[in-house]
Amino acid sequence: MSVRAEFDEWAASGRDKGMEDRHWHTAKHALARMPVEAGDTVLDLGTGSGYALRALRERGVGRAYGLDGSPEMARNARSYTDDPAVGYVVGDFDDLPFADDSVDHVFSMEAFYYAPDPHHTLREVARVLRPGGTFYCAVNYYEENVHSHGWQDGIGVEMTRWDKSEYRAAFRDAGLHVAEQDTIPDREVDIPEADAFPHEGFDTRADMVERYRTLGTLLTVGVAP
Ligand SMILES: C[S@@+](CC[C@H](N)C(=O)[O-])C[C@H]1O[C@@H](n2cnc3c(N)ncnc32)[C@H](O)[C@@H]1O
Repeated sequence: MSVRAEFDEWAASGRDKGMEDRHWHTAKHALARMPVEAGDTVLDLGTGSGYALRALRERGVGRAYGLDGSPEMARNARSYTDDPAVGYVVGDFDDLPFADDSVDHVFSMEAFYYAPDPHHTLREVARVLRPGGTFYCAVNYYEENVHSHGWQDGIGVEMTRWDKSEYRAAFRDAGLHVAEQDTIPDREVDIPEADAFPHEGFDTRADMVERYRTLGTLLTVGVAP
């Protein structure tokens, strides 16, 4: 299934807002670490509802672009803001529609692993970033998160599951320095008492605690030389 077919359906059924609510628990911590300055140009890869850019605008960034392969996601994102400095564009991770050295910082939450060729996408990110620019890449689907391994079965788009060291190596292969790698726990998701399980696909409370409170979101930060 194409990205467009899969995620247009998610957008039409309101899952863009559901993702925003859930992803915000850890995305906000990744966003808070980004060294954005007033007037910077930022890009959000796989923007979904576009919440990351609305948050970064509150910190004074100049231009904010959200790229998404799903026209319906981009249409929804546009409808959530009337800020003229924020633009949502339809495009693919394979071919970023930005000039070389034109973007100060790139963010991506729960989207990078859908790239058809993630190594090529990293080279694209390195190409569009200005020297000293950063890529904050956050994912919940990664090898060490054993609770994510079944996710591919429920989705029609091919997903890449790297471990932490594969992320670091791929960033370096693309010419980015790895400034930081960390996991961000989700301390906000509601985890019910043990007798409520199975719950949300978890057999036991311990599994859900491990998934959210211990493993959380993997953040890899690259810096363009
Ligand atoms: C799981 S959603 C995450 C959305 C948002 N970043 C969030 O945190 O809620 C992944 C998004 O990436 C987009 N996407 C997936 N593959 C893509 C590709 N190859 N090119 C552009 N966008 C893509 C999807 O359309 C979808 O909106």
